[in-house]
Amino acid sequence: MRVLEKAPAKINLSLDVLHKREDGFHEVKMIMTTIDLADRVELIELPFEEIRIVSHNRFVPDDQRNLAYQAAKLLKDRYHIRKGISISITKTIPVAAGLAGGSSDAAATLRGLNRLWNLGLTLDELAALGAEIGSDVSFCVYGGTALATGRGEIIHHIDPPPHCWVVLAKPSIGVSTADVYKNLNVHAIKHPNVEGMIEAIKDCDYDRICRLMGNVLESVTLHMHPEVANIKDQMKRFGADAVMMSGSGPTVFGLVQYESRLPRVYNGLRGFCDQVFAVRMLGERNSLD
Ligand SMILES: C[C@](O)(CO)[C@H](O)COP(=O)(O)OP(=O)(O)OC[C@H]1O[C@@H](n2ccc(N)nc2=O)[C@H](O)[C@@H]1O
Ligand SMILES: Nc1ncnc2c1ncn2[C@@H]1O[C@H](COP(=O)(O)OP(=O)(O)OP(=O)(O)O)[C@@H](O)[C@H]1O
Repeated sequence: MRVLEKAPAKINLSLDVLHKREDGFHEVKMIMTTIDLADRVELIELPFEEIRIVSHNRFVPDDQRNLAYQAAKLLKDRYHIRKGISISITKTIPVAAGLAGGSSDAAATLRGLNRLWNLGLTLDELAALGAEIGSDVSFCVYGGTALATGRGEIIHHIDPPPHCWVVLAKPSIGVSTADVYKNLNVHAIKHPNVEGMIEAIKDCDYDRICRLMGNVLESVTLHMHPEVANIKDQMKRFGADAVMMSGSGPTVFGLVQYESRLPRVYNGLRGFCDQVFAVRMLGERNSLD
């Protein structure tokens, strides 16, 4: 038996940090949405008890460090599954990019194994398991658009934003999420208007969404990697309506409302970055079938 799952990337339209918690994590308030840039996760039963990761990307670990491996291990242990599984990951999402690639692979593995092993778990149950793997995994289990609170694992679904294009540019550096949070000065944060963003999305007000975008981690990563600021400037210059870094970076995304404006932004960025994508937002949430 084999099962295929799509594992889409996320962007953060708004990312606020409220304070640092006793457990070392940061209390966040952020709007996340999935985009049509996805890895492919293929799950194939093995005749012996082993979790095997197959990936041809040299930046992706093929052992217990892989978040998809951790997802399979968690389900196997929790539900006493005595079966082996091969997890084949075809990466399209850049690695260590602020796009939750690894988290989405883990979420896809949870959804796929739920089907393959007939576990009968709901998306809510899978999202709760996902939170044990990483803060972004719960959102990735559902996909769609959501307000995420807590350390990112408490998900409140909201309406999808109006259709638009997203241009992504990833400079050839990887960023450690832990380092970015560590270097954030929580006492000097200029908080974005997350509630306003929820209202703007609800009203399908594209211009207001563009105006209200904000990410408090941006200044930290920009300070560590000034080339990210340069990519932001170029993306604005080539005509994106609004430009921001996603998550802890270093990927920069720009929103473009009209398809006719897309080639200029996309082609302009290709001169600066190896990895440039033009995709649509994915409004729909995942279902279990
Ligand atoms: C930047 C975002 O991607 C925005 O969506 C997330 O907040 C990060 O989510 P993630 O990569 O799944 O993060 P995790 O794997 O849970 O944590 C990685 C590290 O980031 C830091 N971390 C993460 C989430 C959070 N709310 N506070 C934190 O301080 C912690 O040092 C943690 O050890
Ligand atoms: N399935 C996976 N795909 C990519 N990287 C993975 C995977 N599993 C574990 N990793 C490890 O996780 C690190 C971060 O990769 P990932 O692509 O998930 O980062 P990210 O997009 O910045 O995540 P986030 O936005 O959730 O902070 C990589 O350097 C890699 O070593």
